[in-house]
Amino acid sequence: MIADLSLYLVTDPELCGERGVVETVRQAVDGGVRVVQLRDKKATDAETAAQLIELSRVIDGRALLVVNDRLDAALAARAAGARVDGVHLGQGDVSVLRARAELGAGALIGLTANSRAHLDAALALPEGSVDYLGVGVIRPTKTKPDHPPALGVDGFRAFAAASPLPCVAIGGVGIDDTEVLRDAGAAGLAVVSALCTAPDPAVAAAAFVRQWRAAGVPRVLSIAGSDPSGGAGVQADLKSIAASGGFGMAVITALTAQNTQGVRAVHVPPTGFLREQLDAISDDIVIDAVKIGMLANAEVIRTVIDWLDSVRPPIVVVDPVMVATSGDRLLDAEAEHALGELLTRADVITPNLGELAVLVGRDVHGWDDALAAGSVLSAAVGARVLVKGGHLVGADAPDALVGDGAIVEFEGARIATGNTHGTGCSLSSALATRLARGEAPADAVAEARAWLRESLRESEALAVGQGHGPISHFAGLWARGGLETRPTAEDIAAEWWASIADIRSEIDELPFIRALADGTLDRDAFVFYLAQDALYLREYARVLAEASRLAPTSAEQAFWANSAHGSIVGELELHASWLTPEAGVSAATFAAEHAPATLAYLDHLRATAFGGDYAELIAAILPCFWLYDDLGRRLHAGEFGEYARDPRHPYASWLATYADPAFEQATVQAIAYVSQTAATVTPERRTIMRRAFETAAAHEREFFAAPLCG
Ligand SMILES: Cc1ncc(COP(=O)(O)OP(=O)(O)O)c(N)n1
Ligand SMILES: Cc1ncsc1CCOP(=O)(O)O
Ligand SMILES: [Mg+2]
Repeated sequence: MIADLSLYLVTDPELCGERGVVETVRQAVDGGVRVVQLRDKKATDAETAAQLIELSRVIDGRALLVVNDRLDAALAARAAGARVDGVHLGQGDVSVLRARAELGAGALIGLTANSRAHLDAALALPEGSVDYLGVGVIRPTKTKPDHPPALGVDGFRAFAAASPLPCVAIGGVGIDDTEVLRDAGAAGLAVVSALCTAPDPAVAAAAFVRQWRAAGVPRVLSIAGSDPSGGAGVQADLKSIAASGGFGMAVITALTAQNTQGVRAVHVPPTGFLREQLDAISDDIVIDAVKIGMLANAEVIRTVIDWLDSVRPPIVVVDPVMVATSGDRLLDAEAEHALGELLTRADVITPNLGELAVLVGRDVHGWDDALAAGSVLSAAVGARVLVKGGHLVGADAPDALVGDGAIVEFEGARIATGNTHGTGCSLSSALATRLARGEAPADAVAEARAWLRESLRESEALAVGQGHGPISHFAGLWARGGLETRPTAEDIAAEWWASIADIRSEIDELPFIRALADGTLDRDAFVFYLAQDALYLREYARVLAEASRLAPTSAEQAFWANSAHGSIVGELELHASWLTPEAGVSAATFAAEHAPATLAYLDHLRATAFGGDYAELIAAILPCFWLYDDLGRRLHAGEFGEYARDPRHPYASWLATYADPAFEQATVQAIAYVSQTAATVTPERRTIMRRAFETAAAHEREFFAAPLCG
């Protein structure tokens, strides 16, 4: 089995303080820790074995339990009946091969590694010797005073990229590192102080888990029957999972021959093969959530229960398929009993009203009674119950999430459509996926419901079958242009640059640029240009400041604010360098009125700036970076004649400004922010951005043309 290493607690008796290691572990596991490593450098082997026995009892199979360094203590605890899943070894501890031989093939064995040599040595071991590497430290930490030099996130990223073994990041890891370390290839985060010193380890662990889930694409397994018509069963589940942002997998419990008009036949393959399917997934893939649908009979249910108990997926949503819309019972009495046992393994159960009635053993009359029945069921099985009002009669179709002593109701008018085939399967899969993405239960229900309602409303467009048709799982995506291939940021930058090729050529040919390059530019024209540039820069700074205000990330906010600062500094420098008796430029010249070209350009920038659309604004801002940088570098490279590189050139200092490497770097960054933003917006908004960019580029051309034409 592949282990879920996502949140890995390493214990420290001193940091756990008065609360103690056992209580800290209990709470952290309640919060979602998936691996616990008992690490106590001072304890004897006998003390360590005793602690392992106690921890094994407290953890009760909800997380894996490993011990740091002490193979013999692990063996002693196992001999006493404790569930100890493995060991974590350092480079100087007992050998991995001995640990594997003593603990067996199913044990979880980790090895500390922080250099290329460690990685190569681990890879030279026979395959299957090591399950994961503990890689760090990410940053200096007091918890391990003798730690090796810090790798930083980039060092970790490079290590993880070179390692075919899963890498757990350790050392100075806090909750704010979750996203960046997952992105850097971490299979999990190993933390000591962030959990051991937390006032409430359950809350702290849950926060880590939420962040971790939000940072990745959840791997969601549907265990259900097949509906060849594609509207229900695993087919619907896979579509719902994908539409909700997950990666779907499917293990088939039963094959049905059905269409939108009804079920014609059911074939249940041998349960041995069902288990083979389940093991094939869990041996290889970390499962973030399981959604369970049609289970056919008691033997199938027991097979699924056994597998769940061995794997313990972090999220289990059960749609207890047992009563058809027609009211017919789909499971026999033995299977209904086994299903009751399965429900105690669930986090959320999504019965329809008929199923709810069977599960509480009485009729359910109306919505209030359904809520009461949901509370009874929730308390009986220890799971939340999504009570669904779809089978109520009347204009309303409410739902409610019941559990944990609360009832959260979701209102909604019934959607007038006969295309209800597979709604239950679809909703429960979407819910499982959203929970696996780290959404809080009530939010996940609200989002899954909103998606389902849109998919129901748009179902008429599908025209699938003569009976109760399917919902339109991807209606929302299609409506938002999801069929378009999304271009990369690099594609966009290349395409936009090409789209202003004519403008760039026209700028190159302007008399102003040619005369500027060969030094023949009339001084009055140059001074006119500088005065307009100063007027321009003052306003451009304000526009950049607005981009900073609207920026979605602090990095972008800082970048545009810095650019605004640079623009003002540029304006002040123009005054300081040229408003001198030697330069012969008078204050009156610099106090000039805006020329029409300057005004038109600024109007365009101000209109985008104060329209409040960040994406459009930064697209309009970009040509001033990009065209100047390009022109400055080409002038400096001698593309317009060697004289432009000559220090005796009358405008040499101006020419140097735009060939400045810092300006080049800022331009690269500006292009990256704009094109990355353009890559994430809808095609319609990307077109608006591109128009703003092209318009600004045309204004640049007019701005350069003005000194000799206007
Ligand atoms: C996941 C993980 N990685 C590294 C360590 C470090 O173990 P420790 O015994 O403190 O040090 P070495 O023996 O590896 O030098 C760990 N405990 N867990
Ligand atoms: C055991 C260990 N191994 C490498 S760093 C470390 C301690 C990490 O502790 P913390 O999460 O408090 O920085
Ligand atoms: Mg060690």
